[in-house]
Amino acid sequence: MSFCATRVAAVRSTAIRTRLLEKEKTNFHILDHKIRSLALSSLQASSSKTRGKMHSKLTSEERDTHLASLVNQEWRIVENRDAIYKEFLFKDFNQAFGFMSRVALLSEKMDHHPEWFNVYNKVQVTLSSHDVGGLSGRDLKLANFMEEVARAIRQ
Ligand SMILES: C[C@H](O)[C@H](O)[C@H]1CNC2=NC(N)=NC(=O)C2=N1
Repeated sequence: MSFCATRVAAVRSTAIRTRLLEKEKTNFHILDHKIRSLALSSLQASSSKTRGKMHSKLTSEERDTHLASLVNQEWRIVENRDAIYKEFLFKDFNQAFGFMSRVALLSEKMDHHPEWFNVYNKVQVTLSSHDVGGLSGRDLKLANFMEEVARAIRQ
């Protein structure tokens, strides 16, 4: 390749890279905005009316109605402990860590934290409310938020 042709190719590939980077940035902002609104509506749902419920153990009726939909989304009831578990798989570490960062922000605002373990693209999560020694509404809320964040990140 002549010097001129090499130079043209280099300029073109830089332009393509810049355009891809811009697109990535736009996608990131759209996703971030979507997830921030999700977190906000999740927090707004815990008004003082629901707070009492959020801090007590789930009743058997609440288990029947709310846990079933999570079990359909591959959450498992942990044996010998009142907790739920799921393994999230992502494309790569970037997606897995993005998921964890977004969930961490809501967890901190809720003062409710997951037990989790991450290696590369895998995030294993256990949810339980330590203060009540079992599942509460906060675990359902966090699990449903995780589902929404994972869906938004994967799309
Ligand atoms: C002091 C602090 O408010 C408590 O320890 C919070 C922190 N995060 C928590 N996370 C979970 N999963 N259960 C709790 O009971 C809990 N309690």
